Amino acid sequence: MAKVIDGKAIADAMMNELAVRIESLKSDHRAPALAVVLVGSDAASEIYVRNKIRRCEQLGVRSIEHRLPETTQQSDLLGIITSLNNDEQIDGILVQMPLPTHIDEKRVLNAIRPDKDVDGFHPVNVGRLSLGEADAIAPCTPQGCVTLAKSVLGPDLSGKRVAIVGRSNIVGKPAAALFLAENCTVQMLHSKTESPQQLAAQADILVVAAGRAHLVDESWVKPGAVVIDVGINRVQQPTGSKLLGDVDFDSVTQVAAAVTPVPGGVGPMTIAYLLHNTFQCYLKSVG
Ligand SMILES: NC(=O)C1=CN([C@@H]2O[C@H](COP(=O)(O)OP(=O)(O)OC[C@H]3O[C@@H](n4cnc5c(N)ncnc54)[C@H](OP(=O)(O)O)[C@@H]3O)[C@@H](O)[C@H]2O)C=CC1
Ligand SMILES: Nc1nc(=O)c2c([nH]1)NC[C@@H]1CN(c3ccc(C(=O)N[C@@H](CCC(=O)O)C(=O)O)cc3)C=[N+]21
Repeated sequence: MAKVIDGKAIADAMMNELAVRIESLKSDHRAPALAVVLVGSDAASEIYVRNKIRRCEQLGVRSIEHRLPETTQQSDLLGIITSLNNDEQIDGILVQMPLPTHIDEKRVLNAIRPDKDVDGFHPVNVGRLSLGEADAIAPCTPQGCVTLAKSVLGPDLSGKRVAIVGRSNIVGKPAAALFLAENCTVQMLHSKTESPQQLAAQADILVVAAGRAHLVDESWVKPGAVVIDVGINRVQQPTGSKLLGDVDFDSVTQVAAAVTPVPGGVGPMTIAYLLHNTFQCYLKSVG
């Protein structure tokens, strides 16, 4: 049976450290502030926003939410981003993805000030990460994946073979950049990949971000591998709705050395790195 990686506990420890640092700056500076913009409703985004608000409260970070209807015009959304950009009291801006189809995601991401882009999705930050520059704001979920892998394998991931299922701009691609920066050998798998199971089964670290409930079973996993499940799929069951990962946990646990659960794995780490990135932006802002 594989070890279950406790993302919740690792995130809690990170947050406790951050809370101490925030508290120590409180007497001399304003509190850090994070703004979230949610257009329409998306199950995974709702969960994210709810947990983000809770963490902000725990840490003494000011949390600002803009919940806009599905029918919001792009120009109105851009107007809100401009006012958040210009507000010197705000350190981080996060616009929930996906956006409704009538809104141009690229225009929106481009509009966020790179130094407030706590998601790390602005082309400037994507470029900095891809160039391996130290001051890049790196996306939260991929940072969480690296930290979870290190919690099992230790701080040096050099030479590890990493397979990533999914090539989205928000998870798969930045995860590849971060594992490459850790000197791993990285392979990307996606919906057009032939025999993905066979390729995945060569990996020491398997990261799954496909958005398909229970896509990955033990046939994808090398014995002794570390499996990181990013998927958040809300499925309806007779007993109510339930969160399922992209990994069939009961199957994979038979062969892997360690697996992240859903919930309680990558999700809490994403929130932890969101607060971490916000704090970094805050430090730059208050000097
Ligand atoms: N826990 C967390 O903190 C977070 C969780 N998530 C969750 O992670 C999942 C992925 O999110 P996101 O990256 O935005 O998803 P996207 O839908 O943007 O991308 C999915 C990717 O998976 C690939 N894919 C789909 N089906 C298969 C398949 N059968 N075999 C191989 N590859 C496949 C797609 O390939 P192609 O490009 O060819 O279409 C695509 O690259 C979702 O469940 C999301 O809710 C997301 C962000 C944070
Ligand atoms: N611009 C943008 N950035 C994102 O990072 C982003 C996004 N848009 N859109 C939606 C996805 C999804 N996502 C989640 C983050 C945390 C949990 C999370 O807290 N999960 C808990 C859930 C526990 C629970 O409350 O049930 C867990 O897995 O344990 C879930 C999902 C971030 N995303």
